[in-house]
Amino acid sequence: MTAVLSVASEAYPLVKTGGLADVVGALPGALAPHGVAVRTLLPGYPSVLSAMPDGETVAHFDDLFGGPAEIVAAAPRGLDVLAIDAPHLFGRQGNPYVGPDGRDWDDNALRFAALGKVAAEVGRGVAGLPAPDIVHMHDWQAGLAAAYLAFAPHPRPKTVATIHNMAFQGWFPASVFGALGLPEAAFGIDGVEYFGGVGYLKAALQFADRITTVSPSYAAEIMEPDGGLGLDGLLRARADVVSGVLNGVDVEVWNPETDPALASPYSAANPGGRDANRRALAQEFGLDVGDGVLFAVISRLSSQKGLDLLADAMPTLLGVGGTLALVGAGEPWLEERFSRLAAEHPGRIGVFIGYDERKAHLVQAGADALLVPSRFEPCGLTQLCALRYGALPVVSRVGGLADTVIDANPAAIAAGVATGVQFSPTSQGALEAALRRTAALHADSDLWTGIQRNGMRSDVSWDASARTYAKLYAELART
Ligand SMILES: Nc1ncnc2c1ncn2[C@@H]1O[C@H](COP(=O)(O)OP(=O)(O)O[C@H]2O[C@H](CO)[C@@H](O)[C@H](O)[C@H]2O)[C@@H](O)[C@H]1O
Repeated sequence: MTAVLSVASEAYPLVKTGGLADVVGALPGALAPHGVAVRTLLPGYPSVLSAMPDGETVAHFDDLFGGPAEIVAAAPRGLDVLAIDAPHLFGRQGNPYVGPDGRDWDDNALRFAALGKVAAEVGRGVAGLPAPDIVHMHDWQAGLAAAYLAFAPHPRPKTVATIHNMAFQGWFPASVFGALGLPEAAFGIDGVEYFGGVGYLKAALQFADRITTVSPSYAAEIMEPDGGLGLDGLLRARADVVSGVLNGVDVEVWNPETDPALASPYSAANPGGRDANRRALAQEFGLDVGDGVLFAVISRLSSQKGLDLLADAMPTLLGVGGTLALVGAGEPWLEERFSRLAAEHPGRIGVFIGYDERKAHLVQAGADALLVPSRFEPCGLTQLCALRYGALPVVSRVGGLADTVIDANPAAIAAGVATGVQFSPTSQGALEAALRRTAALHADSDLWTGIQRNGMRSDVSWDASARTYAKLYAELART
């Protein structure tokens, strides 16, 4: 059995702002059959602690960056969780990163230094807990653990850093360095220093024994300046320890045969059951759907996701007889843009601004096609859910989207392996061409159902990737 301490700022279903939480929440269950026992260390946000009423205090810190803290252990919702109960750092309602004014909390440097520091302490077994073989850090919020461990006395566990999104790097001004409790020698180009300040993701990539990201294509993209956003040089220098491991989805949560959010269950063998979901979706979003393509979006509304291009391409989507159902929340200018479009095109565009799991499931079950026009996409989870639910993914050919969808080009159609539509580059023109191509495919119902069936039969589970992580951990633990 390999023991892993997984360190992250989010884990579904306890706290979630994006796909990071889905992955951190699903990996422990996926890894258990492969001989890996995962404990997950999380900040004790109110939503985390309230899910652990029977939590046991297993360690205490007199002063964790400005106040006392405890580590609380419990097994909420099937996860083996250690939560850092530090009210001065994490006892705030709402979003984990930003205050009610929408701005980052002033003390984020200290809040996530605390997560890294406690991870390092637990990792070395000094907090009175059994030391794991591996500390697995997810994204910048956990990154400083690698620096604390690098400067700690031996023995120390091996470390893995996973990049879920290179656009969030956890950069803070140099003035925070003094408060971190790292030795002076750590503030250098071979340490945590990054563009004159402190880089938490940089620290992870500098010191981790292995670096992974969530698709092979994204692993290649982040070694180039456009994708690496300042960290590409470091990644190229460490290319021998970098790899891409695709995400999966929890196929119990995403199962159209048992999903309670659906109007009608269905399966790959009986996709006709989707019709009732299409009608329910149309009704819920106020859409007059005819024979045209019912397109959908389920997404954080951010420029990463390329949805401004979709807003610009709406005349084409409507022109090919399409309708659109969108579930999303995020940047106000995009929320306003889509709300306005819906108001201008009643019956053709239906928009729900907010976060709603039930709607996300119903949309996947009822839509004909799911649009993911991302500018970059480390892996992407919604296109995996779409494949499983029989909504054809229409995606830009970047990152994990390139790795998980097989474009319905003539060769793939002839070979009977197409699962969706890809386009490149991520531009309005290429997206519009993809919308036209999708409508043409849809008009040929035998062809369409064949592509749909291929997608529904493709393996989007964690199985293969869990094996890959288990192998990576076992190799590291042996060295
Ligand atoms: N309004 C809404 N209502 C309900 N559900 C909503 C929603 N908006 C989004 N979701 C859900 O949130 C998740 C989003 O995950 P993604 O992987 O697609 O993107 P994200 O960019 O957050 O994740 C980052 O991390 C993940 C994990 O590694 C990478 O796959 C990805 O490429 C990277 O950008 C999905 O489960 C989706 O269904």
